[in-house]
Amino acid sequence: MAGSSSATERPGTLGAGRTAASERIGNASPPLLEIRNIGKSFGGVRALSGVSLTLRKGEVIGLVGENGAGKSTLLKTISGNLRPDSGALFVSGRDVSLRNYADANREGIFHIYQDLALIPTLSVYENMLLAHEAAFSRFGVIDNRAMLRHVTDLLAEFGHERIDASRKVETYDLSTRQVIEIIKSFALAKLAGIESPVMLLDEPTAALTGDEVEFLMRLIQATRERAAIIYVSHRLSEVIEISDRLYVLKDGAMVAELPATGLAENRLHELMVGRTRDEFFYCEHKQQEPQSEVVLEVGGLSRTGSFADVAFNLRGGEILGVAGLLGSGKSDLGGVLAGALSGATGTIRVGGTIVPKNLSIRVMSDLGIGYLPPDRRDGVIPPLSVASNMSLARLTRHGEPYWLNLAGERRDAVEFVATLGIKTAGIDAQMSTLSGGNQQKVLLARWLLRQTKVLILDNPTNGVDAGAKEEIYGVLRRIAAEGVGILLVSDDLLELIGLSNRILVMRGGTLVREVPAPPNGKPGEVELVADMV
Ligand SMILES: Nc1ncnc2c1ncn2[C@@H]1O[C@H](COP(=O)(O)OP(=O)(O)OP(=O)(O)O)[C@@H](O)[C@H]1O
Repeated sequence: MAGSSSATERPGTLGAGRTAASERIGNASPPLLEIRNIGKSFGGVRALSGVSLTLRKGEVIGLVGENGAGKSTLLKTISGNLRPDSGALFVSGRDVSLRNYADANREGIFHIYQDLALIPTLSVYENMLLAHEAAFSRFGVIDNRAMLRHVTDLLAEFGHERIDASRKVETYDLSTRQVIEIIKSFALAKLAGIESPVMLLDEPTAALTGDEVEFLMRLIQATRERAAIIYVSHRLSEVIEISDRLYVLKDGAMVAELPATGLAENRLHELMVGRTRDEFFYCEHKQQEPQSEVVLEVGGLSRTGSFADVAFNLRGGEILGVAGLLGSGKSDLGGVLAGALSGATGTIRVGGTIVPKNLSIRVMSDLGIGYLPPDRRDGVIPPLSVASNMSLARLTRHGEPYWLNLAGERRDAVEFVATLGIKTAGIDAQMSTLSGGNQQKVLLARWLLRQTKVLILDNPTNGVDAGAKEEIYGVLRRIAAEGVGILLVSDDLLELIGLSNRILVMRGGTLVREVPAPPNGKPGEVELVADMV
């Protein structure tokens, strides 16, 4: 498995890999973090082999790789959440053995997860100092005021006075919660007497909109001198922009280490995937003409707090894009049409049949509507197998003798694992053992397996690597060619432009424009953005 890439850059061989940050700081002191020859297997699956990496104070290093390459496993090993089978970890030159996450925290290492680990019903300050209240207690009594003061001061130190430390976390949006998570690392490091924390950011922008990404980038820029950061993301342009150096993982082995300055996105893609990107990656080369039959008809659809008076038709074989910023109502529109959100008024017809007032996912899926929600945690059933997770949509279907189809389903599952390049030990492996991106592909396969008339997809390639994106785009084009109507809600404008026949633009809960996107007349990103803001 190891070293299967064509990449020539190897760890340690690149003098040019020294970054501006490390040059500023000099190499006299040992790196803040160094890992040497880390190996980790899960049963027969070799997730990491002989992985080495160094990180200096003031540095941001990007860690990239395809779905299942081992990025999350590596971060979990560095943060004490997994014990490596072999290799060593050094913090400021000291050989340390981390038994758990608390050990890692004491060494100044913090793992900021994709799905943030904050407790929504607790206040900001309680979250930040969770499990460290003892440092603020006298004679066994916790001094909440001292905790509040401590956190308020820290927020001010980072220029985030507007965050009220006494308010519950659930009252803040996702990007503010991310700020809280990052400043929390500094708070806990300070308590442990550590000046510069090591922060592991695992796909921090996966659920953020454009503005929020900008905000996070600014926060990282503002804190980078005081910390050392490992940044994992599938958004290659973003990783190149924010990082000093990049490490590329492929099949559990570190296949390249290179400076980020001047690096072309295509080159990075090639190192990750082992081939250059399809020149038609986002292109409309195989776009179909929609059929004349309308498969979904929406009229005067409104939902308080989400959107108002939305009307459109979707034809068989058509990919209809929906663009809009956070709060535009585009995700809620998808949720309502899939039956996942209640409380809407108006009319919906699926294949000419008027949909009953009380929508539910069950009702809509029986009518032939498939739905991929924006948050994959809403769809994944971790303890069940890959095959069962795929066939779930069939299980819920009325009147189908499920057991009669078992053999066929297993065949289909094997086929989809191959078509979508799903990295798994097999179709009987537990869903929980798959990497995030591969779980997303299983969810997509779930709906492709069913005879759906309409597919509603909300950011279907979130967390999916660039190589797999190409495959998913190919699959979507194929199923559209079979006559399925696809409503594609996405924050990725290039994806929308490349795949869609038409694009609906939503702003502040209203459908403001319909933009035609035929193969020979694609709109530009700028044109869409102008209507979105
Ligand atoms: N608990 C586990 N049990 C079995 N296999 C696992 C477990 N955790 C990870 N793996 C396997 O280890 C490999 C690396 O997975 P990992 O989650 O580290 O990938 P990743 O690079 O983070 O992927 P993604 O970009 O999709 O999140 C995969 O083949 C995965 O299936």
